Amino acid sequence: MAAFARVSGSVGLITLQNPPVNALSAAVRQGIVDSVQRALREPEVKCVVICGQNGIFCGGADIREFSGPMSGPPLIPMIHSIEVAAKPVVAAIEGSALGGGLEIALGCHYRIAHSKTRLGLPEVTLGLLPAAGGSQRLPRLIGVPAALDLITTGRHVTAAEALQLGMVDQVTDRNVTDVAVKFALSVVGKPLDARRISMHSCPHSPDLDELFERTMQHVRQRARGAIAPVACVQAVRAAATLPYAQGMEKERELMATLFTSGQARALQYCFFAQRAIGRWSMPSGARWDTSKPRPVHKTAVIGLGTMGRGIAVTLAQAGFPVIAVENHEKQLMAAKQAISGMLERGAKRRGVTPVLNKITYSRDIQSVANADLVIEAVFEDMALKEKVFQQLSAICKPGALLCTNTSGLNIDHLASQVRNPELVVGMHFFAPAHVMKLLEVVYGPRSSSEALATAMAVGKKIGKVSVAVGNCQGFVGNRMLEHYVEQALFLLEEGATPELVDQALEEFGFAMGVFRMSDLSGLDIGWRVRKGKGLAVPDPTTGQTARVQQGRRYSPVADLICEQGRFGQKTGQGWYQYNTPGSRVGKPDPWVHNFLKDYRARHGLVARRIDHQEVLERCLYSMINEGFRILEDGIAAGPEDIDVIYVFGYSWPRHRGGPMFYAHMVGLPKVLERLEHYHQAHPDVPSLQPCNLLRKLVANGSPPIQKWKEVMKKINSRL
Ligand SMILES: CCC/C=C/C(=O)SCCNC(=O)CCNC(=O)[C@H](O)C(C)(C)COP(=O)([O-])OP(=O)([O-])OC[C@H]1O[C@@H](n2cnc3c(N)ncnc32)[C@H](O)[C@@H]1OP(=O)([O-])[O-]
Repeated sequence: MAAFARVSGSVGLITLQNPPVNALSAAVRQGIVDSVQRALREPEVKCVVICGQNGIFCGGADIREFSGPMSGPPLIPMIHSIEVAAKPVVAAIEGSALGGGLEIALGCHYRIAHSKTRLGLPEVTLGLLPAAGGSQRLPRLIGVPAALDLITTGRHVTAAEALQLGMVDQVTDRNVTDVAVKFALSVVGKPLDARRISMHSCPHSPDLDELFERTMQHVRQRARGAIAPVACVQAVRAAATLPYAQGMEKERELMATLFTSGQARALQYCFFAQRAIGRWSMPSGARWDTSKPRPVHKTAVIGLGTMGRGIAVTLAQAGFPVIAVENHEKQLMAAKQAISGMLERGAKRRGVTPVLNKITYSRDIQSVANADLVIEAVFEDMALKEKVFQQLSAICKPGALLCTNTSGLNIDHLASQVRNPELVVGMHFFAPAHVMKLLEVVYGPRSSSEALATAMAVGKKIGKVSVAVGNCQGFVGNRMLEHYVEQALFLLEEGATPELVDQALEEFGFAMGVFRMSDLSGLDIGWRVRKGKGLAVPDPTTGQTARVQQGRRYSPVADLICEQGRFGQKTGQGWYQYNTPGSRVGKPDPWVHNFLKDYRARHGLVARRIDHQEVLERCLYSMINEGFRILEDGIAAGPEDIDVIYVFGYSWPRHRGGPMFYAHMVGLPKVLERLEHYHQAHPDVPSLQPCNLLRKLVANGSPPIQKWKEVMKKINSRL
């Protein structure tokens, strides 16, 4: 709702009240309409101030209302009634003014912001555009180039930047409502037409056509099939070229298309999923709201390879003192230099002082004795990690949290090496650790809820999107990825080329297809893992690598490529060829095509035509099937956890919501039917066999994704 009060004799104060972010629900909109009418009706009221309660102006339209039928007064006429009011209306902005919240402020005649406020039109991140006049008013106020930037990226700006851009009239460190009330009184009686943004025309910018073309090209490239950024450019173009009323009509048309699109549903699902993962629970029943994190003051990182360096930088940038340990002098010196460079570059980008003194370097593992949290990031080798954990157990102070950055080794086994296994958890960062947002926090059967709560709290403090997951081979992300990669290799055996597979995946929205991606990260990494698992082994009798391993179909194609020393970009050859080692632009490689031809001939395989649909179905559905198994096993608490992991750690296109949301959009019966079809064709590939939970969900009428947990609970309670 919105409260109305008369203050300082003649100021009508309208306060938006809808905790926690004063979102514009139907009740709030009704409250604003009623309050504005009252303010205009009462002769004692000479001017109006609009503010929000609890230190936040407004977080925008109530996103929860988008999934149902709309009721209550619409935003556009409401904002119009503010703009045409004959009494001056001032927005007193603090906390956040986002989306519809900023659009209300743009309808006001003046805007005063607290210095700590953030403002923006983030609708594009929800698959929408600022369709309450924002796409038409903002360019008129701050010019087309700046408005295009803000509207197509959804980026939030600080109050200082907003002032510089001309979005607000004043910034204050004092109580913003008090300042706005005084200001409103000072402008009573002044003409208002010049303050009504819709009456302006867009400030003239040179080369507008070229700017729109360039921006359109840029957003198409960046958005990879997302439609909202494209619509945002079109809406701003309408503001620049059409009178306000026609621009509003264009804004309405574009919004109508976006509003009902699957992409908007996917992006809004992501918004809530990202928040839902913070409410974690463990199979023991321990939960986020009943488990207390331990205090963490000092941290330590063991092993300063690529991952360790990135982790140390992340911790230091978040304000933690870090003891960085590497036992080889040369490596330590190299790491120190690299870390300092990363901190300096990061600080320059953010306009702050680099926190070089937060990190203490040491060759001696004993120096971590006082740390409250230690993250082990040594080479991915169980024997080595066992030794580190045994040492840590003897050295660290009681109660210290011992974490491993393993990307798939057994956390429980590592926990068995220490005195207090309940204090061991996985903190699986993604490379580069100081850039990638995702953190899988892995609890083992013996991890305490306090340990998990502590790792989740640290994850939040260092700015990571942290997802709590159970312990299993590959955890959630890599466990699913294995099936995706496996299908891609099988498709090569059956007739596809790396570029065909990649093209299908890139058209779907991935920034890089599976082969381009493995060329970038290095083929040797997976090869080493497969050798460790006993998969990549040549047959001693024929010298050939077998196509069946451990009782199921196995493709040795990637191993054979590695045997040629083709490790991807770093060697100048992998699935593609590169002009020079280290070059990033790969071309299709006739050597690979011939190799695949020979390989098929050697194994009696007949190439067939494979289309994009089959690539997507085989690669994505097998991975989704594994996602259902993960849910069945209780490794992830819900589909949101899996989807957030894929969006933030594996470049899954956000406008497709994540793999589990995608399955829900495609329809579970269809996913089941296609998996059955492919499993029949490839009975030696267990990952194509539809899992129980998927069958159960379909048998239960394929409930919407928000209700899957109910079916999961039923299955688990019967176990
Ligand atoms: C014609 C249409 C034109 C207009 C379109 C729009 O305006 S589109 C909208 C454009 N606006 C945006 O895109 C802004 C979206 N919001 C944000 O960016 C941030 O919430 C924040 C910066 C406002 C506050 O950050 P913070 O870290 O302090 O807090 P937090 O993020 O943890 O959220 C706390 C709780 O509030 C909930 N909730 C939040 N916003 C909304 C909402 N609009 N609605 C409903 N709920 C919302 C959130 O789910 C969470 O609930 P939970 O999990 O506790 O049940």
